[in-house]
Amino acid sequence: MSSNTDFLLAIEDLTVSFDGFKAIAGLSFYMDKNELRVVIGPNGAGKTTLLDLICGKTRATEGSIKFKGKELTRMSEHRIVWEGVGRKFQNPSIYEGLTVFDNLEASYPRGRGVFGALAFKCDEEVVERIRQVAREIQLDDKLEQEAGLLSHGQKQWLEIGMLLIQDPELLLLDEPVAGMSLSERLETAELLKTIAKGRSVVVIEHDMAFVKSLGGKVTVLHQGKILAEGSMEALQQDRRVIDVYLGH
Ligand SMILES: Nc1ncnc2c1ncn2[C@@H]1O[C@H](COP(=O)(O)OP(=O)(O)OP(=O)(O)O)[C@@H](O)[C@H]1O
Repeated sequence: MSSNTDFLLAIEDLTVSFDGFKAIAGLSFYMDKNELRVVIGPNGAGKTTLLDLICGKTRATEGSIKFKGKELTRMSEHRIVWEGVGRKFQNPSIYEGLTVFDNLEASYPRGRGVFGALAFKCDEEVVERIRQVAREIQLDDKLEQEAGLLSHGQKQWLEIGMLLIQDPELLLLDEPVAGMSLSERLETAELLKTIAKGRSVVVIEHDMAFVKSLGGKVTVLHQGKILAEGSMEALQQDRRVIDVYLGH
């Protein structure tokens, strides 16, 4: 058997109980480097809880989460970010009153210590990095615009950009296209495919057309466990997946 350090992320026998109710129930889940993975499943299946466990927002009752071979279950949320895990929640949390540039600048990783933070200057290197990320999220012509004036989709991209600027190796995205127009969804699918060329991405999603357009491996969660895994095309033929989710 290969060691689980071969995976970027190796989750084994993970369980979390809320007053005796197991939202995640003995789940094992593995991801490779530069993999784009979508997690689907019915309401209450445990998808958001899984992301909460990976980023340290919720603590596991049992089991292990190894990221690049390091155990995350006892690490602080801050440390997990520092190790290279970025998390985007459902609602964008950008600074509406600041410009796009200032939002990205505020997320640029500063010196690790107090002195690093004090000595921080918005120099050429930072500006170049901000421009690079802005191009990736297609907001390079909006750098001086107030973030509050962006469309809903653009706000979601800005928040993704605020994570990208920290250069995470694993990006966790909870329903990134909720509330987006069709054209914004198509653009987001392209954006996520590009992002996943240099890092791994986990996307929770309910929009099956969007999931299909991403094209990666899909994991189906049900009652805190993995029900099935594979391509969306294969899962659409899977009786168990149709019964608990796709057929509804
Ligand atoms: N902090 C908590 N305390 C108690 N129960 C919780 C807590 N967090 C989640 N749960 C329960 O765990 C179950 C899984 O919730 P979770 O939000 O992870 O599901 P989900 O698959 O993301 O669903 P949805 O698609 O509706 O977002 C639900 O029954 C939920 O009520």
